Amino acid sequence: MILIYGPAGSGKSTQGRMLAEKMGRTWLSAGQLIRDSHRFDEYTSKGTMIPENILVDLLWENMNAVFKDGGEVIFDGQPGSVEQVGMLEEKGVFTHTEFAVLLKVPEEELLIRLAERGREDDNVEVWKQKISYFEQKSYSFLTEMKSRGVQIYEVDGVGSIKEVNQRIMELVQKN
Ligand SMILES: Nc1ncnc2c1ncn2[C@@H]1O[C@H](COP(=O)(O)OP(=O)(O)O)[C@@H](O)[C@H]1O
Repeated sequence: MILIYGPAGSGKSTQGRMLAEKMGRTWLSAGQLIRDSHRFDEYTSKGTMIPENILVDLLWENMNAVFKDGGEVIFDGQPGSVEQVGMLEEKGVFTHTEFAVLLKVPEEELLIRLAERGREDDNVEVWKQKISYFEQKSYSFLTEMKSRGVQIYEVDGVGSIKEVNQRIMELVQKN
């Protein structure tokens, strides 16, 4: 499994979907799973964080269903707490992980992209909260992952969708 992380608007879903298609894998997006399950609507509408143990269960359920079928996964999501890394490891997520990608995009560019996307649950206050949460949490989350043996590559997320995809494909070929 390849994990793709980045703040809201960094292109995780765009890149995840494209990579899955190119590699013949199943694309799983934490954001999409959360929205589809409706279990977390109360949290997402306010932009507050959802209970991570329930989230990790939901993620693992969906990943494991693919693995049991002999499939492979491209996953995209946002970093959570340091404790979430322990929860993911306990489920066995990292034994299935090849490497992780962190998409780097400056805040000004994120806000432009999100304004253009205009998804139903998008609003400026929620985005700003998400971006600031990301800045606070991503470093410790990813450092904790690294300490548990997950290789993390920073990828420049600015440029055309195709250019960013090529940067990720180079990592796939190297690994
Ligand atoms: N490289 C890119 N350049 C410009 N816009 C992009 C790029 N990648 C994605 N987008 C657009 O930015 C918005 C957010 O992308 P999305 O994949 O939904 O991000 P995330 O899943 O990280 O929230 C979408 O409207 C998408 O079409």
